[in-house]
Amino acid sequence: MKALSEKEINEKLKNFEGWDYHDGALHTVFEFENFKEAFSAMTRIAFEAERMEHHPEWSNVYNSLEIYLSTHDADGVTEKDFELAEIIDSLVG
Ligand SMILES: C[C@H](O)[C@H](O)[C@H]1CNC2=NC(N)=NC(=O)C2=N1
Repeated sequence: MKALSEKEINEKLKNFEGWDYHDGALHTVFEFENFKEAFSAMTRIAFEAERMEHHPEWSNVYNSLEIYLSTHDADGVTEKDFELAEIIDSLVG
């Protein structure tokens, strides 16, 4: 899959509330009520990521979850990252 240009990425990001383009990846931070809610969301995301064979780079501290999405194979952001971002929003929101 082909990496999108920065212009294409910023254009598509207009449809994604709370996501930005940072360090060559789609990036967001979610704050949950507590650790249990955060980890529960991570579990739901993990199953979808596995199904897609597309995996987030993420870090969790207590109730916060920071996510970076990029496509290593393409050395950038692809449609697949936007696809996963959309799924993550639907699972968290
Ligand atoms: C063979 C396998 O599908 C690839 O290694 C997948 C696995 N998960 C992946 N996840 C992400 N985020 N980027 C990739 O390029 C990627 N490649």
